[in-house]
Amino acid sequence: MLNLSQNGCSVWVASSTKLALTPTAVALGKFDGVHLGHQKVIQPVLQSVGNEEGWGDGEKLPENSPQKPTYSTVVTFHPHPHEFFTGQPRALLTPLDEKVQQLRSLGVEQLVLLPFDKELSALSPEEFVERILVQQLQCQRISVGQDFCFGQKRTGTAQDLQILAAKYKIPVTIVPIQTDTNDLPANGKSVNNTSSEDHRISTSLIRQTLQEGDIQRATRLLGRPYTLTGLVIPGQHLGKTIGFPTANLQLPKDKFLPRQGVYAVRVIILSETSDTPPTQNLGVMNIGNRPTVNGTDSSVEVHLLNWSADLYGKNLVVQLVKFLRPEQKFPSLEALKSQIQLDCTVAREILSTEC
Ligand SMILES: Cc1cc2nc3c(=O)[nH]c(=O)nc-3n(C[C@H](O)[C@H](O)[C@H](O)COP(=O)(O)O)c2cc1C
Ligand SMILES: Nc1ncnc2c1ncn2[C@@H]1O[C@H](COP(=O)(O)OP(=O)(O)O)[C@@H](O)[C@H]1O
Repeated sequence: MLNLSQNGCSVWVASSTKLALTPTAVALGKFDGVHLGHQKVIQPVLQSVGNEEGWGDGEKLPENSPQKPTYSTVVTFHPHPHEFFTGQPRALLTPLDEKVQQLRSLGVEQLVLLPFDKELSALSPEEFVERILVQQLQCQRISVGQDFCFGQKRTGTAQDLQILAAKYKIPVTIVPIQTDTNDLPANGKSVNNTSSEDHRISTSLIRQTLQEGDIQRATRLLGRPYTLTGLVIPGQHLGKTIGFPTANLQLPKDKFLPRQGVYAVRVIILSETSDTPPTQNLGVMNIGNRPTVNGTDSSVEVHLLNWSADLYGKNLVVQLVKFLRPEQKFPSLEALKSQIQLDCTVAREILSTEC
């Protein structure tokens, strides 16, 4: 169990239901990405915090209500069920630390990690509700997305959850599927013969969008920029020799990487102490194998446009703004240098207009 705290706010992270703070108002799901759809699912459990903000749709709890204040809680599976079934680790849009940061910024008080194992995957929908939600988490309210499935072989639906929870007088909010409305014409039906189902905001759509380098769309679906957060580690020290020093980022092993190539980015240099604010900068980033210098492994490196000091050992948050071009093998370092110069000019222009 860990308690991640910054600026006085914290998220209680419980690695099992036994360590959870109770009673709870629970949003259930995998929530990889904490995208706009996820945020809608989490919203109803935030409203129940302390009972002051209203209960559900603006409704207030009666003053003499016997219900105690609940902890706004996200309950998720960790590791990801995909890993349990395939034995393969899955790259995530929001690895655990990043997920905690995102939940914290939404106002979630607690994250409960359910270890997805044989025992949990064998629970029937009835057992899941009774043991996990009622007995262990003392759940007072539940919110799920319309396509939520649970219990053995994912046999329980959101409607089943509503029926099962009603036996314990627990209200369940079923949040409708959110779509990327920017994509849809006024009738909301189809674009190029695609149905609104294809525009459903989902983790897999965001992964696909990032793989295609469509960063503006990913930003829209997430409700914020896609970010890469990591520690600056030494590289081969070639950057300085060509006039473009690059901070090499060490990312969490399970972080999902977007399309290889060059990006215009915004960079936040995190401060080591809480009393100094983080520094903002603009930059160009390359994700790739650096074929021009016969690089072998994949690296993520960022050149800051207005910076000349040391960055080793610092933590950077890189916000992706726009994909500029694929990585190329240049005939010489001179040619690479000219191209990076051009990348910086293009990025400056983009970053001065994009908010
Ligand atoms: C904006 C930008 C664009 C880049 N584009 C390419 C590229 O197209 N091809 C390539 O081989 N390397 C590219 N690189 C990577 C450089 O080869 C790398 O920064 C250089 O080798 C220095 O790396 P080092 O300081 O980690 O040793 C790019 C780097 C940056 C910052
Ligand atoms: N504008 C800048 N952008 C990125 N890093 C910079 C910048 N100015 C100075 N640095 C420093 O230079 C280092 C990168 O220099 P470089 O020669 O590319 O070495 P390395 O191969 O270790 O990344 C960064 O880690 C940082 O400490």
